[in-house]
Amino acid sequence: MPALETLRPLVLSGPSGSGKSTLLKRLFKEHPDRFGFSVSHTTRRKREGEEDGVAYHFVSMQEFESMIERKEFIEHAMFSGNRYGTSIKAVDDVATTGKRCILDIDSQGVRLVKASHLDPFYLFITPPKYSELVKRLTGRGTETEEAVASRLAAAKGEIRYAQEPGVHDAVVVNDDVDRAYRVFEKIALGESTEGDPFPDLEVPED
Ligand SMILES: Nc1ncnc2c1ncn2[C@@H]1O[C@H](COP(=O)(O)OP(=O)(O)OP(=O)(O)O)[C@@H](O)[C@H]1O
Repeated sequence: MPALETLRPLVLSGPSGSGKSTLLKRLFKEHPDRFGFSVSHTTRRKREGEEDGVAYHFVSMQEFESMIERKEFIEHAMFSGNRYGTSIKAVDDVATTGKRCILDIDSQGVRLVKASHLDPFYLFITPPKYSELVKRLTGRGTETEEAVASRLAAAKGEIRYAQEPGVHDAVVVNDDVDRAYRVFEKIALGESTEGDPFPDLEVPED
């Protein structure tokens, strides 16, 4: 059985474009059996071929609302008339399979996790400089100019929150991706809790 620390949920956050997906993809590729994501609850109808408890736990609106009342969700939201949420139990269930649960969330999610009974390790992924974030988000080419601008505005909020003392347990600076991955991998595997120093991101004033 792995040590307890390696089963403690890992909360990953960082501005859009900091490289969370890049690092996570590599981690899951190199350690396919060590990590997992939690299964969300939803009130939307089950589609053909979908199995309950795999992509989602399918529940009725009434059931979902009783779960809200019992404070079983870390976070929940409504999209086009359906409810979606992450329960504390779904996160704990990942640990019972011997895998470490990773939650890739924004600062709003981090605040909610902090208000819940979950006790994860909080890791912040950051670019070395704000200007680098601008370069990567523009370079990714997956967004319109408008979407990039809105992601950058959100990024400033993410960075400001992360700069508050005590929010995160460790920081990984995604400068050189191979170097950043090595620091990230050690933390994810529970081999280290030591990250990088928080850099001066030189965020421009609004
Ligand atoms: N160390 C790095 N150096 C240069 N480019 C990088 C580095 N890490 C990631 N990138 C590139 O930066 C872009 C953003 O990375 P990625 O999509 O992983 O960010 P993200 O934090 O997951 O963003 P989102 O939250 O929007 O999904 C991608 O094009 C990626 O290839």
